[in-house]
Amino acid sequence: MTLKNDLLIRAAKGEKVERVPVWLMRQAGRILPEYRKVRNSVSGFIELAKTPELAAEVTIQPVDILGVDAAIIFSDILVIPEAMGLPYQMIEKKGPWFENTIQSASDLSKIRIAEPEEDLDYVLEAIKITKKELDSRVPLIGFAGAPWTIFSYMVEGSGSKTFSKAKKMLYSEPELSHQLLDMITKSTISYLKAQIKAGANIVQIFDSWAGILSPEQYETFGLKYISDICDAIDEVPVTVFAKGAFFARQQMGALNCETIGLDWNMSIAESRQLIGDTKTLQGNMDPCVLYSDDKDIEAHTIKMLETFGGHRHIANLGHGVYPDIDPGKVKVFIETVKNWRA
Ligand SMILES: Cc1c2[nH]c(c1CCC(=O)O)Cc1[nH]c(c(CCC(=O)O)c1C)Cc1[nH]c(c(CCC(=O)O)c1C)Cc1[nH]c(c(C)c1CCC(=O)O)C2
Repeated sequence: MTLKNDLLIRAAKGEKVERVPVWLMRQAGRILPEYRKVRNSVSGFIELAKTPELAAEVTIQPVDILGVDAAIIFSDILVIPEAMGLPYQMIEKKGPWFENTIQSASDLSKIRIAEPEEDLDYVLEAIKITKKELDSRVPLIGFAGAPWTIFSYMVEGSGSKTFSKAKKMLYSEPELSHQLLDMITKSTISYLKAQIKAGANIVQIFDSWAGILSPEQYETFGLKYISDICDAIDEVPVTVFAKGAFFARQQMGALNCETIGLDWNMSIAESRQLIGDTKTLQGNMDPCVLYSDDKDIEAHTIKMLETFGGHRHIANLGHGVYPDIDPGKVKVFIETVKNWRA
């Protein structure tokens, strides 16, 4: 089935587009009252994510309500630790929590490489239903966490300001760390391939905690595994978003991927220079601009679009949209992008 709106895919591949495509990281499940309604009909996030019909419904809501140029499948990066043998809970107002974590070789021996067709069949089913209901209106984005970010949660057992337990393991037990990262990488590659087989048109790797590593650690424990994933995926375009990894932009330019996500700390011109002309750049407006009035949102959005220049650009925020942002403000951002021409 050919896509009716394939702007995102063409922009990712560096082909000519009539206008810049736009979507928002975390567009599903954060800001829409329509989402809250569905979410309140079940026990919580995990039940929602594991009910494919409902996951498909909330995946499509931003396409219908906000008018974005892509849907992103409603799930979480933490489904991989669960599929490997570490189940999680989402605690209201606190975030993810794991009862068991990885601290030693003995812990590592108790987990396995995920088998997506078995362990993550609910995500694959949600993708299939979403594709059917989207009816090729826009592309569907599949995703996974980057190995380092997943490792952080598996070692730490919850969110953290510093992720110092996870970093400690990199310094004190490099070999064990590599073994775990390798298992996560293998799980992630088969998971992304399964998402593509089920219908994902493009995939994004989220390295949310990239920015807390030193450049040397990031090269050894972060980028290496992202690079392995990029090399393994050749079916669809790949986007790498490494939050805070300003120090690694030049190396990211050499990854076997189509698009690099920028956060709002990264200067657009400098990023283009460091990454080179062979990648599409995605981003990167500060999510907090969306707390401003409409006129200022428009001005900031246009300035961002002009700086990227309208070619090899996918408009987005520099990180996920915050939960208390008014959907009306998000619409101003989206409409401004859609009305702008280079
Ligand atoms: C680090 C990370 C996580 N999850 C994710 C990341 C990477 C992106 C980033 O850096 O923000 C990615 C993610 N999580 C979720 C999606 C679905 C699609 C989308 O909305 O874009 C995506 C793409 C759903 C979710 N993931 C989560 C919810 C809220 C759960 C609930 O309803 O209680 C949703 C809809 C929970 C979650 N999941 C995670 C945390 C820290 C939390 C708690 C804080 C929060 O709400 O974001 C881990």
